[in-house]
Formats: sequence, structure tokens, C-alpha cells
Amino acid sequence: MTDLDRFVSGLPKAELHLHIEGSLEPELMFALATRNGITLPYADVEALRAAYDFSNLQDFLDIYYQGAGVLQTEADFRDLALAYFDRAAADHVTHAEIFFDPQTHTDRGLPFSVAIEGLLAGMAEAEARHGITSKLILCFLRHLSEAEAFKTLEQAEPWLDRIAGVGLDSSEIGHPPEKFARVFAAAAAKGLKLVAHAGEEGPPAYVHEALDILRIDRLDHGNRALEDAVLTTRLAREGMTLTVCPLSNLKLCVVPEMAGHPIERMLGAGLRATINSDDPAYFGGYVNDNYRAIAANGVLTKADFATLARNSFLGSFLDDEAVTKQIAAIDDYVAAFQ
Ligand code: HPA
Ligand SMILES: [Zn+2]
Repeated sequence: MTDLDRFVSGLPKAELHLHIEGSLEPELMFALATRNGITLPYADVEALRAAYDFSNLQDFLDIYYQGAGVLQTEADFRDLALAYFDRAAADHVTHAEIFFDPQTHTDRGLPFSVAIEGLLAGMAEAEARHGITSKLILCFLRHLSEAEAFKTLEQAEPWLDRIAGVGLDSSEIGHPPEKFARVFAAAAAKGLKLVAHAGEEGPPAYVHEALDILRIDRLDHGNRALEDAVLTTRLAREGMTLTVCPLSNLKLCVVPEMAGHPIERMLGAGLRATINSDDPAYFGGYVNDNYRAIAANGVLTKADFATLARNSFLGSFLDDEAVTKQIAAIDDYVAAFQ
């Protein structure tokens, strides 16, 4: 491991872009399939992993939704969450804001309560085990209708005090943020934070809509915003946090190679970028693998990576006191590193 790899690996950091269903490792998928009497259309873990060869977002989503089918009980969701937090804690993640896709589960007949109660149990246990704090973000599937998103928000009502915000994920092209303007307004009126995937595959216009129509607090991906100089300047001026996912971008062919990854230009443009893993079980690595992949480009310095880690707390939905404490821990780490 290089000196820079050691530095980035040990940095205290928050993860702000993580789909919990995307942390379902093939081994756990097979274990849950056995536990629940489900037959997977793959002979073994190796055959499943070999299928993780994607040309675009939709290729991945098809396999990701299929994989989530093994999640049947609260215990399954709890085990899924705990497995993620164990990996995250090993990467010096001290706070995580995790997405879940309730419609993926309710649409196959599970009650809303099963996924959320299981995840909340896993989050509580992870905090007791590792001291890692976390928040939950409910994502609407954008390929489904506005009415279905409203129904999901209604189902979430009993748990609103344990949900930090709402997000927007799934197939981006053809499903612009504007489609969910009224649902996001309703979520904001309930005091929820707002985030949305935009500019991953979709054009800069979708990022404009996420800002102006959805009125997001944080932008997920946002890579294609760089194609629009006015938009880039605006994002910098407004201090908008971008949750960037390098290995995801590579696996989904959003970037041709890791060299010259847009995050380097984002920092140069003064954007508040962060590094995250998105769907680590599918994209070949957890958050530190993503930090190290960018470190290997040889462009960003220790100071840049410390900025990225600070950005992860500045962009979080933690209160000011917690952010100050977490940033002090980064400063201590940087000062003591040798
Ligand atoms: O990277 C992603 N993009 C859109 N939707 C998703 N759902 C899980 N991961 C993703
Ligand atoms: Zn994502």
C-alpha cells in the first residue's frame, strides 16, 4: 500500500451515497436464498459475479432488482445492513446516510414495515457495535409513476421521525426530476431533506430541474453538470454537495476510464464533491476502494483527500455540533499522520 493509500484509508469519513440493496454481496445473496427457499438463476457465487458486467445503468438495475428478491424478512434486512456497516467501519466510515428502495420490496408483496424495521434494527446494532452513526433516506424509483411515489410516502408516515430524507433513483433517462415535483414538495412539507440522482446518465438539464424544481439539498452523482459551465459555477457558488461514485461510474460506463475522473475537475472548480461507493457489492469496492482508485490517478494530494473527507461531513445531514466534531477528528488525523 502506498503512503497515499494508507492516508486515504485511515481518514475518518462519511458515506453519503450508498444503496443498501447494492451492498448485498453474492455470498449473502446465496445464504439468504437458501434461508428463504429461493432458487437463484445462477449456479454459484462465481457465476453470479461473472454476470456483473454492465454496459450502462439499466444493465445493472435489472440484476440489482432481481438480487433484492432474496430479502424476505426483517432479519434479512438487518443482516444486510450489519454486513454493510461492518465493512464501512473497517474503512473508517464514522457516519453513513443510506438509501433504501421500498418499492422494490412492496412491489413483490412485502409490507413496508419489513424493510424499514429490519434496516433500523441493523443501524441501531451497528451504532452499538462500532459507534458508527447513520441516517436513512427513502428513494423513489423514478421509472414508476408519481402516484406510486405518493403511495410510498404515505406508507412511510409512521416512520417519518426515523427517515432523514427522500431521494430519487433508478433509470434516469426519460424520467426527469420534474416528474416528481409534487412528491418532493410534499416530502419537504413533512420536514424531510431532499436528494436526487441527476447527471449520472442524464443531461445537465436534469441537474437544473433537480435544483430549481425539486429544490434538492444534495446532488447524487452530478458528473454531467460539468458539461455546463454556468451550472458548474452555480453549484460551486451555492455550496451544493455532490456525492460522486468513481467505481460505479467506471462499471456503468459513465466514464471511459478512471484516469481523468471528473472528481478531479470538480475539486478544481471549487465544487463540494465527496467520494462514495453507490452499490459496492456490484461495482467492485467499498468506500476506501473508491478513494484508492482516485488516489491511483496520481493527481489529487493528501490535502485534496482531506478536503473530500471534510466535504462528506459538511454535506451530511448531521447537526452542526456533530459536523464540527467529525471535522476536528479529520484535522487530528491529518496532523498525526506519518
Ligand atoms: O447508480 C445508481 N443510479 C440510479 N439508480 C440506482 N439504484 C441503485 N444504484 C443506482
Ligand atoms: Zn446511486
